[in-house]
Amino acid sequence: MAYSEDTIFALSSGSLPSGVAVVRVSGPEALRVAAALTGTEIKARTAVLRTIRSRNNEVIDKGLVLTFPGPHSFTGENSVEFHLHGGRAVVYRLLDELAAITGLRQAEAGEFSRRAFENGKADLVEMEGLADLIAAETEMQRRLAMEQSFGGLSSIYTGWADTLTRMRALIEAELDFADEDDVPGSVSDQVWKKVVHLSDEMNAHLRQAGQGEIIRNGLKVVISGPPNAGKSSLMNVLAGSDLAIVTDVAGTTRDVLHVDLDIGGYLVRLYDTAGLRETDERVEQEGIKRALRAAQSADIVLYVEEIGQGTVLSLLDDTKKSIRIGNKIDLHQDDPATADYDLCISTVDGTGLDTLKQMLIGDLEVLNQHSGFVLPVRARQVGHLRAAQTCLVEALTNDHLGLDVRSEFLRMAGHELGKVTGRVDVEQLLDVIFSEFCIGK
Ligand SMILES: Nc1nc2c(ncn2[C@@H]2O[C@H](COP(=O)(O)OP(=O)(O)OP(=O)(O)O)[C@@H](O)[C@H]2O)c(=O)[nH]1
Ligand SMILES: [K+]
Ligand SMILES: [Mg+2]
Repeated sequence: MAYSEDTIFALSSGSLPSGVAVVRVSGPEALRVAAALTGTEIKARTAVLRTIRSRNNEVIDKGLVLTFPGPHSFTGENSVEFHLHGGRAVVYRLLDELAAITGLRQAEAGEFSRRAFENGKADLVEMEGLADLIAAETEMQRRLAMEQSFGGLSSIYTGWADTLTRMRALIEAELDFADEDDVPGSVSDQVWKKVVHLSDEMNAHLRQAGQGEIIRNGLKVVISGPPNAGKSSLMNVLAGSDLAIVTDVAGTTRDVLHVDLDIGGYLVRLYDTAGLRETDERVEQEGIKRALRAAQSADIVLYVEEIGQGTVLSLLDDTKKSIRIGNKIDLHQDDPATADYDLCISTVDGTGLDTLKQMLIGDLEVLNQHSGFVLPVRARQVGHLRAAQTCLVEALTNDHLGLDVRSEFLRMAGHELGKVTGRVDVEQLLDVIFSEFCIGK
């Protein structure tokens, strides 16, 4: 492909300065570049310490050089890594040198990964997982990304696509040899039983899409409730930092405040909002409008009141998943109103805060035990999976139609699954299977 005629290079490690910086080169010229800059041939896949020189023999740096002849490299092409001292001037000196060599150019964003995909080193799901792995900030994001990037998720989708192909092969056989005695009539019964099973499995998988999204993008938690309930105090104590202004003046918070937390390895995106009440004060009115909007877009609302001091719960959209919290338990130990709440806490002495954290991530933890982290994550993946599932339902429910039509729905489902991984080579597989099927016939 014309695309890979260029040899590309880029700084692949993080921002400078750093202890070590890795400059990666990939493409047809890569091995020649390594030899030219080090003045030696370099043994494949072996770290060797070399003086790296410009073409007019100035020393650029001394560092490790590794070569990976294709296809045994990340991109599948000939590749080289230069491990330099991570100073800005050092790295830019090498990058300038590389840019000056004919046939070499700076890589575009994602170009190494794109080449890896095009050379069959990884499929789209694995590539998306790799991007997520690099972006992962919490333990659960990391685990989710690993299932994608190391092929766990892909193997499910390719397994499903293979099953569909096999089912179609059986249907084809039944159609072709319907008049003969040696293909049992029950073949298509077996096929539809399998397809029902597959459809159920896909449904169960799709039901977890929301959870995958929450782990990846964070659980949006909005603190709401009347003024002076201690909402900002709760935000501060959960964040372990004095982010929000806390005073005993009702109506202290106006703007929506936000902090990202790592709770039990999950990303929780926490928002503090203005206290809800009737008011003529224009700035406060605007704050309350924003507070209600934030609550509407939450995954979970932490509805906070001071125990027994009146409620504004009716102002909130009650279809929302919420945890009703009674705050200032330190002042209201024996108040019978404590029974009105899902949980009583004190932001002053810390009562109930661990329980609250457990409640927040409780649903996600349950999920995690059932299915590990093999979850659909991105809207792109979910879209194709839903389309595939719809095709299966069409094939199953239209049993008044001919086998050929129903088989076509199975083909379309397989095609959608192929789009998830970017490997739409189902047809080829069908050829193979079907030719095997006919041997000895
Ligand atoms: N005793 C006690 N006081 C608390 C507790 N939590 C908050 N407070 C106090 O309650 C008052 C109001 O706290 P804030 O955190 O500002 O309340 P808020 O809900 O954010 O108030 P607005 O932003 O005005 O809506 C402050 O004086 C806090 O010190 C608690 O658990 N116990
Ligand atoms: K306040
Ligand atoms: Mg506040």
